[in-house]
Amino acid sequence: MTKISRAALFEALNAYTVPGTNATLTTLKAVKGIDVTEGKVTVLLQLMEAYRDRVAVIKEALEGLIRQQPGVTGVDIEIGWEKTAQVEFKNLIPGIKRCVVVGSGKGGVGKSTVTVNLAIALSQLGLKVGLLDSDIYGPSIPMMLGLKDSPLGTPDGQILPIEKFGIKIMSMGLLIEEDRPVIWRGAMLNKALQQFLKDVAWGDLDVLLIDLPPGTGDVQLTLIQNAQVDGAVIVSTPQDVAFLDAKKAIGMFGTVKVPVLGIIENMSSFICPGCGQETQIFGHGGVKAAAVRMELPFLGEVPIDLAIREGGDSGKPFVAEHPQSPQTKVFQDMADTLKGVLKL
Ligand SMILES: Nc1ncnc2c1ncn2[C@@H]1O[C@H](COP(=O)(O)OP(=O)(O)OP(=O)(O)O)[C@@H](O)[C@H]1O
Repeated sequence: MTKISRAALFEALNAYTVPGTNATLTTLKAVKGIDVTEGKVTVLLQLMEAYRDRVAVIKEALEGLIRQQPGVTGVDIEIGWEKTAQVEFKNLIPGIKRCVVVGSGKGGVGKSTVTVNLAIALSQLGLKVGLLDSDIYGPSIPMMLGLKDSPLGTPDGQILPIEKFGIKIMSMGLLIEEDRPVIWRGAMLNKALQQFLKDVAWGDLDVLLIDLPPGTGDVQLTLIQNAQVDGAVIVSTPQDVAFLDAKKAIGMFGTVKVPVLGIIENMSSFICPGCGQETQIFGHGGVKAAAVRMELPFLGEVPIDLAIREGGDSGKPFVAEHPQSPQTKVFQDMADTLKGVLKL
């Protein structure tokens, strides 16, 4: 008798994407157990109530996947239903018309660089823009915007965001000492973040961009659950590994029902400032192709540019310093698209 491989079954099931979402069974941690008794495979799944409407399709697809494994003679799929209401959503930052989170699956892809320049491009369209840096472990926004002073408080105990380059900015980096690593964990971290969201006096804003820490962990989920997020923008480099991580972020947003408003390819290609020749250092176009495959909107490609890096390092963001350059046009076009999508 052929021995059925449980590992192969796990792999096949986990890769399955729930119809109508970008979430695989891995992202949902849905496969709770697999039992193989002779040729009969029993799978125990835990799915959210919200997916009950497509149970027949899911069962049929999974049964098909299982039957592809050699030696399978029978299949039984048992599903436990999880109430989505377990996740409580609150809005701790009222008074803001639209809230957009900017995420990436992986660090160092230029998420903060893109967020800063996009925020300034949005303000150049006449919008009132706020930028919240929620990366408590490595806040880089204060450096990118040349912010040095601690923010001021209001008489009723709130913190005033700092205004520069036409936008309002707040970062954990402005509140914690530079050489003191943050060591909050679990419940303490959750509380600190919620307090942070509540404490900033943003005033009236058309749009708040939240620069999320890289990855798909607790901080990201806490933020999403405590602000009324209208959508997410995802930044990735063209490398395959970076995009695989971006897919995890897309899955996470799918699970918490935050629509992906657009994907941005950063460090897309390098245009030599001397000869004008274009070089594809990390490849090019892969993110757009993947976005098309996943039926997600693609926002644009930002080239690798020495001046963009220098702008970040010197606290003078590129879009503010070079309003007429072609690279700025890339950010302005993305801002224009976002403005339309957000109906602002
Ligand atoms: N398009 C670009 N051209 C040139 N340099 C870039 C570009 N985008 C980002 N960089 C540089 O890459 C480095 C990483 O960028 P950044 O800090 O924005 O990434 P990140 O994804 O926010 O990282 P982390 O998530 O770890 O905070 C910085 O030195 C930045 O100046």
